[in-house]
Amino acid sequence: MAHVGTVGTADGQAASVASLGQRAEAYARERGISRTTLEQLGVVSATVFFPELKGSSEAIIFQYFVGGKRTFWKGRAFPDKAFVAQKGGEVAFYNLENVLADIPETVFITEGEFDCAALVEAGIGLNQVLSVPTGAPEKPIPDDEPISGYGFVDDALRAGLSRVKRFVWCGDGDANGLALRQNMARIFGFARFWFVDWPEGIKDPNQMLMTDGPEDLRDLVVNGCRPWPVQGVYRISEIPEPPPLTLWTPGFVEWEGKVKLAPGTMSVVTGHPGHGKTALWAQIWFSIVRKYGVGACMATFETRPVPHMRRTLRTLFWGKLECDMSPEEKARADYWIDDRYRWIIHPDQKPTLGWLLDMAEVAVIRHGARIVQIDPWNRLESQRGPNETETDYIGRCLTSLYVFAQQMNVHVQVLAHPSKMDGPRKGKAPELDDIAGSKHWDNRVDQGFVVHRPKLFEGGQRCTDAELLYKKSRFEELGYPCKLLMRFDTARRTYVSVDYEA
Ligand SMILES: Nc1ncnc2c1ncn2[C@@H]1O[C@H](COP(=O)(O)OP(=O)(O)OP(=O)(O)O)[C@@H](O)[C@H]1O
Repeated sequence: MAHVGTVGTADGQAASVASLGQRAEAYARERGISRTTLEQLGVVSATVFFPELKGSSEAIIFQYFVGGKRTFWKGRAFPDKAFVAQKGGEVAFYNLENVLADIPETVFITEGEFDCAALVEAGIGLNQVLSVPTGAPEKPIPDDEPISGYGFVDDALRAGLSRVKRFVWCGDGDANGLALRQNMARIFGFARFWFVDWPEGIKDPNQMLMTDGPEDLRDLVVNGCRPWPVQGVYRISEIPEPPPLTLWTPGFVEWEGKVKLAPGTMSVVTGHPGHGKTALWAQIWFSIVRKYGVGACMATFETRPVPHMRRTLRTLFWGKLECDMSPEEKARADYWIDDRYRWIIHPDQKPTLGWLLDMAEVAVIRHGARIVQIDPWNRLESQRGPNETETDYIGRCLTSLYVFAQQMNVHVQVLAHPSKMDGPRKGKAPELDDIAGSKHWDNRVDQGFVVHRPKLFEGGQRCTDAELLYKKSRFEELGYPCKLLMRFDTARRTYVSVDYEA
């Protein structure tokens, strides 16, 4: 590599270039940088004309090489501070040739040649340091504008720098330096971009070398550098601890801990028509509303709130049939129901999911609802896009419902019909993936239930045996899949557990 020659000054005058003179060496030493480091980097000294100083001065000359030939140089006057650069030279990263010759895993990039030298002085490999050749901008390029003005970076990436796995930005800590860092992070790509935050009062590697010494500088850039933050990818330690799930027990002591429900989650219930989905879940939610003092928001499109749901709730409230209640008892039950329940009714009976979620939000925020039930799913008007399959549409709806459940911290429950089951499966309990329209019913929900009556009649008599099949539980806090045997007590119009009588 040719380290000696002549340099032309910015105004075109030639200056003689020696190897590193003693005064230049002494000046660099004051900055903590040894002759060895400077020689490794091909730094020389010369007397150069500095327009800024209106005269010649001794200078440290940083030479830029390509293929062993100097293509550009920059001079730093000393003892007075001034800079000059070769006119018309090829602008590239400083020390690029040494880096490209080796393509190390990690490259440290500084905002000045002296900072590059400081890193080499601190023990970073000569093949691992680069400096940008140009000054820093005042502001970063806005995120929505394309990056321009950094052709030298693109050239270097194309020449092989793109094979480096990690770039550690060691630029200045001032406002311009941070703007340059922002631009560089975008050019190099966030995934490979790391950075160093300088300690209080330090702005660049050379200053840190002088104040803290080479070991501390090396330790900071090698061990203290941090990955450029990328929103969306976290370490487990960076994720805030969520509060534990609030758990509700569904009101059947015989179920012990097998089934729990929670706000912030979503469930689906299916079962053949008339098998008791609405009735059983009305009882379960009633029990939770009463025990935990929470509100419920019901969109029961096929079961009229008045008189049917009111009758069910009055019955559950008093544990006896409506016909046996006094007007005062009915009024007391209604007062309680009015306090805890809100009913979603569309003026034209054409509810869409978007409309329903708007109403549910009001019920949650104004009235303290923690349970939102949609019964049944197929009564919502479809808002399927022209090129959207039914499966995709349902997947999209379930995502909105899930986000709603989480953001509002409510339990969202959807009651959905299975598609028709003919042949040998006729009359058998459906599975979650039998729910009409989409496989997402099974995989997008936290809990999946089937309400099933094995026989509706026997010997001309109504059979009241029913099963709650707990098919899916995403979290163990919510219990585990199991079969719960029930009987509908027609005298009291309530379900009782028959796993064992408590
Ligand atoms: N195990 C049972 N034994 C006898 N009758 C029952 C049983 N479960 C529910 N019923 C009664 O059957 C009727 C229908 O029940 P429900 O509306 O809850 O069924 P569903 O599964 O929600 O039906 P759909 O899908 O048609 O809405 C109600 O009158 C209810 O009281």
